Amino acid sequence: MSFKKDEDGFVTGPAANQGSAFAFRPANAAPTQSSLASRVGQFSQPQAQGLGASSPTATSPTAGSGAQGLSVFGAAARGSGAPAPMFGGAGVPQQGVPKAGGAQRPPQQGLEGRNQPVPGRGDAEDRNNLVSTLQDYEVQVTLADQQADPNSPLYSIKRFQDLGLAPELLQGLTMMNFFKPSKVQERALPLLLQNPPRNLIGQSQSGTGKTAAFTLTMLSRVDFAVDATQAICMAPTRELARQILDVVVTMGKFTPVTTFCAVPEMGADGKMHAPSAPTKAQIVVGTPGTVANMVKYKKIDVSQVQVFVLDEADNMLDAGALNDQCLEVKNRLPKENGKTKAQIVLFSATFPDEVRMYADKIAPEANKIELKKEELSVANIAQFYMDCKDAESRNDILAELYGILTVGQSIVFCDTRAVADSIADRMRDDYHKVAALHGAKDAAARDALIDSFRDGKTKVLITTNVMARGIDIPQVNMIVNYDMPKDASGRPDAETYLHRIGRTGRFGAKGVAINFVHDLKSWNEMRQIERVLNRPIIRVETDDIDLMEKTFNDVLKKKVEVQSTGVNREVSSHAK
Ligand SMILES: Nc1ncnc2c1ncn2[C@@H]1O[C@H](COP(=O)(O)OP(=O)(O)OP(=O)(O)O)[C@@H](O)[C@H]1O
Repeated sequence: MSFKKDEDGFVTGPAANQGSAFAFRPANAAPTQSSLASRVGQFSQPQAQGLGASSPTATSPTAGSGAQGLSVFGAAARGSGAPAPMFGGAGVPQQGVPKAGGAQRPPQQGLEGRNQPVPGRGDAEDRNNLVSTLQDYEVQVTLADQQADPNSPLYSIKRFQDLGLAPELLQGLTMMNFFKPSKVQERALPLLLQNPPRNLIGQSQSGTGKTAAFTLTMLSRVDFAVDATQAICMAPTRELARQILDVVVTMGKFTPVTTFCAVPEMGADGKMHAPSAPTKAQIVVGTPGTVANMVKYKKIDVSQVQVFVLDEADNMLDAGALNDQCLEVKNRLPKENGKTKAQIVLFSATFPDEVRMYADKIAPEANKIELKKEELSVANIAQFYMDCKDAESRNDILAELYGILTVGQSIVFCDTRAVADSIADRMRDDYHKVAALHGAKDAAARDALIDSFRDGKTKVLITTNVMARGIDIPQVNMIVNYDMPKDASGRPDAETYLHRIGRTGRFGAKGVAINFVHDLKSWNEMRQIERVLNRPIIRVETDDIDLMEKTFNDVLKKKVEVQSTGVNREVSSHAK
């Protein structure tokens, strides 16, 4: 098996795409001109600050309740006649749509702009109308329950107002319907905002809100009066970088922050290049190859950078090219007494031991938030496997599953681009509507594919590991591992497995992961991952479609709890 890297160094071949997704309701407030950086000094003594907007505990349906996890519960409960899901920055002005504050998008300069949303999304209609009040209410109650459970990664005893955030940012959070912090937000934010700033290495399960933690940090540290780059955030793929930029823009809506997305753009020669125009945007989010290029050629001046964030840090520090590019940027940041002056922030859901030690070197003397091995799995993702007769019969089972996969939305992961294409072709032969997204497609096609998926127009996405990390599409309620994930040496890869299945079950929503086992090798791969994560992967019969549907729906509707610890005692027919 040959594992490649895309132009930004993402492992296992397929390259990058773009995207953005988070759910919230619009607000019509104009940006303020205040400098949050001037208040950073206060943050070392977190205390309640008046919000001046609606109360974060105002969870009544009409107050605009939590949209997170919405479609997962909603879709399963509503069936195929469900209203279109709400996501993807509803309320954020999209490309070509005028925005309160009248910001203009500069032509052909990457994705730069003052409070600009990520361009390339053509979904300006207000999807909020499509979501009924009742569904919102149901979801909010569910989330509130989880946030009150001390064993949940969403649990917090604090409010955002207690975490030392500026009023403008609290306003942004309220607009996004973030009513309470999650555990990682509660723990990380006071550490991240303390003065003098300290490095942080933060770990928390997938879908628990790490993005908000580092985004609020960047927004808090920027001095809006200074027209220079002050925060750089890097992520392994183009689509993740764009998603993060979307979060920055949305959370910073009530600030005058300027942002830039440093991802490759199409040149006149028809090839992808780093943006050629320089930027002074206060917050730059991008992929390592492009950011490194722009820094090297002085398109980004790093002399005033205060915060340097690596999202999916274990991946960024593990893979060769990505690591080199991250180091290239980091090594150019200003130093004091031989140490990087900027606050270094590393976040991921996984930190394998070997990367952890290296991370300590990249972010010296860091505060740390770590998970124990047994805490790695997200409890609300139910894991199943299906014994497929042979490799070929996986296609038949996938075709049979189609009806179930399209109740909400699904992502099917496989090893290679060629396999992704062939699965998609087979599904289309059966008149199923699916899209294959991988790095062999050109950028415009990839952008269109991910947008269509985010908008719910495509229900099933066949992809490779390019979509495994960070992508946040709350309405995805099923993940299929057509191939079990493997590392660069071809061994079962529990970390990638966690990231893949973490594309569902976002922020407390229920999700289902289905693993295809078709021979002794794939069975052993799955077993090994099951043992490492110590959560049972339960067998589902493949010859009774109604039973399959019932099993998955019962999980999604929370009628059954399948989670516990340990390893499933059944043995696949392939192992007998
Ligand atoms: N405090 C909050 N209240 C409500 N929703 C939240 C809160 N924090 C984050 N969310 C939502 O939870 C979802 C997951 O957040 P995010 O993408 O930051 O997770 P993550 O921890 O970075 O996951 P991953 O490890 O997969 O990258 C997003 O849709 C986000 O909008």
